[in-house]
Amino acid sequence: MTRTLRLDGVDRSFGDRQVLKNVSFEVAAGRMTGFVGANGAGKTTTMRIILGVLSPDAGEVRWGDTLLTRQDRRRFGYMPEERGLYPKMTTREQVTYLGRLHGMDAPAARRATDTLLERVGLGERGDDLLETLSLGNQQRAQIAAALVHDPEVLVLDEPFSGLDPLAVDTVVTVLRERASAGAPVLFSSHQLDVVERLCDDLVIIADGAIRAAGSRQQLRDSYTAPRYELVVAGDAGWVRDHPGVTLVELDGARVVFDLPAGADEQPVLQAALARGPVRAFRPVSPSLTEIFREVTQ
Ligand SMILES: Nc1ncnc2c1ncn2[C@@H]1O[C@H](COP(=O)(O)OP(=O)(O)OP(=O)(O)O)[C@@H](O)[C@H]1O
Repeated sequence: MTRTLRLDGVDRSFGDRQVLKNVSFEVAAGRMTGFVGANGAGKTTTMRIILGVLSPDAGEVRWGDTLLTRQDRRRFGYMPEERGLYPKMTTREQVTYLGRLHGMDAPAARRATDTLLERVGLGERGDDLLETLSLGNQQRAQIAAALVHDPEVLVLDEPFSGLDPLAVDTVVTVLRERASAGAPVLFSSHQLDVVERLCDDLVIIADGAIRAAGSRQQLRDSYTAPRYELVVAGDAGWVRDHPGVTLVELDGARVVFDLPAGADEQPVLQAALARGPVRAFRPVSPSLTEIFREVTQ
């Protein structure tokens, strides 16, 4: 059964420093939710609270309609920030061992391990000691370790750090499959381009407080001014002086500009047509980096 994971009003302090302030958001079943924020914003602390490694000072974590229990958490897959593999074990032994810790019998753990190592591109590395793997391959092993027991929920702290672009794609495919099967997937990342490509929903945290949460489209619609790109035949410099326009980029015949929310963009197009041919005119979606900057500043 798939359910939504929900944080509600979570506070947490270390000493007299409050690092999480009334944190509430949800990770819906079947959705990849990207968790982004600057260094020290509170991502790891939030994930540790979800996993029960830390307790909140206030607030709760719910799994569907009920409070999350220790029993529920056994069915979670967690990739902690501090990578915890045993350097002297082989890749296969390590992943199988973690499957056993999650209650799998030995043949099932071995089968799942072999399938997963293949999937993350470590099929040839099963008998290698973990300490002899490159960092990127250790990272892949860590991902296999988080998935071996076929978890119902995935919580992954920086799963893409240190991976080359091909490995990112491999891991993305594996995580997508889990989401498609109905698991809520929460992952943190500093790589906004990866998050933008991969996530369905986004949660943005700054200084321990949630600044924005929702689907990519919702965030785009609510947090940035309508933006347009115009390409004309001559010089587009005149757009700067058009009423309501805020210039974002100007490069000869190409201009990108913002208008106030709700403003009509057609007068700009008409003004361009009155001056000569128009090669292109289209709305531009803001990038996640721009949204991030806007909500965290
Ligand atoms: N055990 C702890 N004791 C004291 N302070 C802590 C502890 N764990 C985290 N903090 C502080 O809490 C704040 C949030 O840290 P956290 O690791 O959750 O941030 P983060 O968003 O995961 O950062 P990063 O992207 O750098 O990993 C930081 O200021 C950190 O120094």
